[in-house]
Amino acid sequence: MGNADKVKTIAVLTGGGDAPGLNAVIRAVVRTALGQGLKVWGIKNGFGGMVENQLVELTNDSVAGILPRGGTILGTTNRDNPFHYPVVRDGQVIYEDLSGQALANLRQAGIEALVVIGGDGSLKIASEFYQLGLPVVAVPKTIDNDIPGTERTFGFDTAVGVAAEALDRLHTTAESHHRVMVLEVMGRYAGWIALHAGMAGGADCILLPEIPFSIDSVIAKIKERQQHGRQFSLIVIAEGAYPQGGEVSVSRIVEGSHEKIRLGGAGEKLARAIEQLTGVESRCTVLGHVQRGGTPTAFDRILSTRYGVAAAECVLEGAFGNMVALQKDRIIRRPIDDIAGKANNITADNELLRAGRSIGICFGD
Ligand SMILES: Nc1ncnc2c1ncn2[C@@H]1O[C@H](COP(=O)(O)OP(=O)(O)O)[C@@H](O)[C@H]1O
Ligand SMILES: O=P(O)(O)OC[C@H]1O[C@](O)(COP(=O)(O)O)[C@@H](O)[C@@H]1O
Ligand SMILES: [Mg+2]
Repeated sequence: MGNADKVKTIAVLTGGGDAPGLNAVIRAVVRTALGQGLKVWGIKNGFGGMVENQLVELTNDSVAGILPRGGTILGTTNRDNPFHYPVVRDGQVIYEDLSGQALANLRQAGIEALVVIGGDGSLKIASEFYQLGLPVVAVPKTIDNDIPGTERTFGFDTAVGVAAEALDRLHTTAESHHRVMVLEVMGRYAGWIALHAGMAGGADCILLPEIPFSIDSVIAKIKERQQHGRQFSLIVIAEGAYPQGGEVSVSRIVEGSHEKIRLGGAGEKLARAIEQLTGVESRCTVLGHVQRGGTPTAFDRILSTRYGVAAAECVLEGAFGNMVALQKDRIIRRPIDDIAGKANNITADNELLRAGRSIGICFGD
């Protein structure tokens, strides 16, 4: 496929963990497509809804008022994969390839192209469907900002704002009690939220998954501050950060999820170690899903809208197999497969990291 004239009906779905701005993307896709005379379906609950045929027609009314709303009106899941889908056979759960059924559902509704708003996992599935002949356009989604090929994902700015505000609040109570306050933020493999929030919130130490930390280095920073009359310290730690020679902290295993491990606990462990080794009272705050909920910032609403419009334009021009991306403040298109298996991590030459070092922030190394 790829003939723009033929596409009259499209569908859109959101997959993976939610991020503020998903609704703004949906709204922009729907408005642009309807404006060009297309019919738009929403697939509910990610790729699971494609298998289960959960379709809902999207009109201008369906997307009215959703620009500032967090979450996704379509629902999402970070489990379902049509190529490896759980079914019960003889009382046993087994996994089958139901991609054919998912494609048949779209065909039956007259859906000729699909816009997938999702993260690395959803984009992998999108790419597999594209290879099976389904015209697909992708919009990158991750709160962690670690999808390669794009400089920014929507929702990240919102998460950083929430974490920076938390640091401001922790600052006053840390100072009053002469404590060390540890803030644990999201970031499984990449510490973008920790780095940006830490810089914005004036953290003394920022610990990232990319730089295994030495507890001695963190303690040296706390002591250095004490010598300068600062009896409190603020530390931001990404959930995926771990000590040199140690391991990430696992909080739970989610069966049926491709990436079963959920992280959590790194901040609490660090706070305990600091208290033991310095005698300074320490507390840990875990921000968790607060970072992912609620209304997107103006920046994220705008970025989401640009992505949504660009994705619909890809459909209208028959430019399938692409992901829309931000580069040098322009929305570009790049083949979905270009990003497969690649990562977007903070490197040693990252400008913000270097700026942090220049102003004396400890990165645990
Ligand atoms: N590396 C992978 N290869 C194949 N499928 C994956 C991979 N990672 C995730 N998936 C599938 O994609 C779905 C969505 O992935 P997930 O990581 O939860 O969300 P996201 O789209 O935000 O990355 C998961 O339910 C899982 O079935
Ligand atoms: O919502 P869950 O299943 O607890 O997963 C939490 C994980 O999802 C994330 O919030 C989001 O990851 P993505 O946006 O990249 O999918 C991670 O930062 C976190 O580790
Ligand atoms: Mg993922």
